[in-house]
Amino acid sequence: MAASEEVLALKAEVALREKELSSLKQKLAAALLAEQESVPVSPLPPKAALSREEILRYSRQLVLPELGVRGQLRLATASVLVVGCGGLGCPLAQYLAAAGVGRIGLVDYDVVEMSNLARQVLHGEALAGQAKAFSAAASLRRLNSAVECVPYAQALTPATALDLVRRYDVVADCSDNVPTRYLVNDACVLAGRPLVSASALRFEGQLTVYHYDGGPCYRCVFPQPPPVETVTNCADGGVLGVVTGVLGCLQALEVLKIAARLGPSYSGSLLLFDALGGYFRSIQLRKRRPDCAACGEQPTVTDLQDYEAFCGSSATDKCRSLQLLSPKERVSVTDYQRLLDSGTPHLLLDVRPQVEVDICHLPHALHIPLKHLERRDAKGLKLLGEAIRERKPGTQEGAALPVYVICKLGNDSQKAVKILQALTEAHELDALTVQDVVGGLMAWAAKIDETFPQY
Ligand SMILES: Nc1ncnc2c1ncn2[C@@H]1O[C@H](COP(=O)(O)OP(=O)(O)OP(=O)(O)O)[C@@H](O)[C@H]1O
Repeated sequence: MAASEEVLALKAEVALREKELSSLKQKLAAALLAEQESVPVSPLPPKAALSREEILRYSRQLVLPELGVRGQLRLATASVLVVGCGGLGCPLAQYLAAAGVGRIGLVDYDVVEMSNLARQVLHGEALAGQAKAFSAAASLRRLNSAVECVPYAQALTPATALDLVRRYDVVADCSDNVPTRYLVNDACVLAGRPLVSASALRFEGQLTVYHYDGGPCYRCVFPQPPPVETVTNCADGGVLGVVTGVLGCLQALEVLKIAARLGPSYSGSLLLFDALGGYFRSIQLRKRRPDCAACGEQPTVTDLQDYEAFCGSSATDKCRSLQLLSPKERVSVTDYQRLLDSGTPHLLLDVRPQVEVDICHLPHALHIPLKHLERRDAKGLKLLGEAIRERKPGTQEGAALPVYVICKLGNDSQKAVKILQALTEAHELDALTVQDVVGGLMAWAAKIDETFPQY
């Protein structure tokens, strides 16, 4: 066969197999959905003895006097609701299943993405695009078929939270946003369930147990949500997978101790983990507030509320989109590409941190990180001034050079536009018109150049 014929034949074969794979994936999704219908609601029956298989399987933990057969039987009849099957939820659920917890509920509205795999260890490449709750349940069943895994491929919302939380003995918050944290807390207080909560970002993590045996709840410690702009998620700030792994395992430990009635270690105190420094420390949390809106003497939270409105942020949006500029101050990636193709003189300013520029960048962009602009860094401003003068069209005095600011997602670029506008008004920069590129480089990768890396 000539070379081009072989290529054509291979291409046809690939297309055929891709079609088959896509139909298989659809079948899998349907089968997984059907499974979700069979959600158990009845409490787990009491268990009087361990089987021969169970004795062998759990033998290494059974011989621990603190746990013993009695503790193992308690685990076998315990149920745990895991909110979020991501970086924390995966290792947590894995150890709960391995240890023989009777029933594990897995709530997550999201699907598996390639960028999850470096830390969300229950999901594999083959299940990219599938619901995380199903992927996690399938993985746990492979690990321990005796454990009942109940996937809920949906968001935990004020409409569903209380009913779901009431079906389980212990709740683990493995979510990644503030509205969900308040929602889970209030549902646990209303349902009378202990809540094991953790978070991880960059090289750091935190863990505590709320609402356990008269201890404080999340609202006792944080009566008011933090300002939206101070909250960073893993997509923006980054995280090392093993850090979520450590925190998820510690969460599992607290859950297991509660379920086996050994008592948790971190009710009323907060464990802090610094992975770069290589140390743990713990701090005392404030006691339960008598005036707490959720668990206080006269609670005002008697029903679940609109937590997104309360926190001013979304519980399910992956990318927080700020709206700091008017539509006139923004261009779409498509319009920017048109301008680029037309050869119009302009300056593209990339304001991402250096570490992200090292991952990928547009070669014609000038790079000055937002942080440098925020602190009016002299070197950065000089560089910018020179670049503007260099690119200015013609020699016309006072002519404004169009400057387009870009970042990863289109939030930092808006902040940078505000700073450049202020600098122009203060005559610290030559005349320029400045706009940001909506959606940033990730929109560029999605709509303009599919070879551009997404991260
Ligand atoms: N209200 C909610 N209901 C159900 N699942 C939730 C809710 N809020 C957050 N989650 C889930 O909690 C998990 C948090 O895990 P993590 O932050 O590691 O994952 P991620 O959001 O996929 O990460 P990345 O930010 O890197 O994309 C996510 O899978 C998210 O879908």
